[in-house]
Amino acid sequence: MNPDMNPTHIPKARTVIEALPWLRRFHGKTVVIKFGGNAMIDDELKAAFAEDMVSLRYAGLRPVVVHGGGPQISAELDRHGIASEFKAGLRVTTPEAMQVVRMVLAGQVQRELVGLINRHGPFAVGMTGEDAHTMTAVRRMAEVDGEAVDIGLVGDIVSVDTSTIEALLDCGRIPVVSPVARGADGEIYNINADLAAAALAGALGAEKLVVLTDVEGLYADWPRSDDVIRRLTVSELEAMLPGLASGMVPKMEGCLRAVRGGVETAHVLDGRVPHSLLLEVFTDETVGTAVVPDPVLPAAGGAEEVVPE
Ligand SMILES: Nc1ncnc2c1ncn2[C@@H]1O[C@H](COP(=O)(O)OP(=O)(O)O)[C@@H](O)[C@H]1O
Ligand SMILES: CC(=O)N[C@@H](CCC(=O)OP(=O)(O)O)C(=O)O
Repeated sequence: MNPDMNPTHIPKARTVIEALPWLRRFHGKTVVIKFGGNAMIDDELKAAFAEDMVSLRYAGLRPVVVHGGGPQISAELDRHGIASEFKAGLRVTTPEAMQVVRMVLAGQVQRELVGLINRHGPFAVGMTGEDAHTMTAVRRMAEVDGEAVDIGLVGDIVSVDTSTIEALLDCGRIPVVSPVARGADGEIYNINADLAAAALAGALGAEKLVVLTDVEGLYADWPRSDDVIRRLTVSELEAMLPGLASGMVPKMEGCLRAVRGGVETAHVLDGRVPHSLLLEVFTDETVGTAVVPDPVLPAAGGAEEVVPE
């Protein structure tokens, strides 16, 4: 052995080798990462997030970022003397509030993330769902106590044209997408970022959807306990969804839609833990909550049958 060799480098080499099965598995695969406004706690965490995106890109994956910004929007609305109100986890959005939503998401949060990623090279390109008609929305209601309630200019994504994002990925860029979309009626809608990320992940045929938030994962009995549910099948999540509390509703609905839409797994991770995303992607460490498809068992006649776990 070279006597000048630094022995502390050996574990680093081992770390790279241990990641080999995951590097092989995910090479060339698209991963959609949703960075929640509540996970953007400080500059260090935002910088660590940018490093993770660039690391994924250098490792041969195709990361697509969808960002949130709920707390940042609420703070700006407050500065304008506009109160924030949420129904079933969705912001009640008046035309006046929509101006602020669009300005904060596309003009502040997205710009900051693009800037942080581009410290490492010419990777990030910011866009919103409006750009090149990438996402088309319809106005949606919120469901409160079984009743549909009007929440203003809030949309749900009904179609995604992936061509612009695919073109960016093909030339090695990292798209950073703000959750704002145009309706077929020409109106501009506020889209919950979890649901925008889920729609994009499904349309892109992504391998994974990863949602970074400010809790360890989905707690079984929130707020009474902090036992994290590690793994949920689609059927199990469907059964839980009506009983979930506000913040988690769009997040878990997004995970459900993504996996139903063909995404292999959807994860809710603690974005306050630096690099938790890399642990999830490149190790067998159990982090956060994973949503997986229902198991498929071969039926007697040879056809496949879906069985709840
Ligand atoms: N079952 C649950 N498990 C974990 N968190 C929950 C649960 N139910 C509600 N929450 C709340 O949801 C919040 C996360 O949602 P949200 O505030 O919208 O985050 P983000 O900005 O990342 O989208 C948590 O901080 C927690 O207060
Ligand atoms: C309709 C709706 O609720 N839109 C969200 C969009 C931002 C978002 O989803 O941000 P987080 O992921 O940080 O919560 C809002 O106005 O707050």
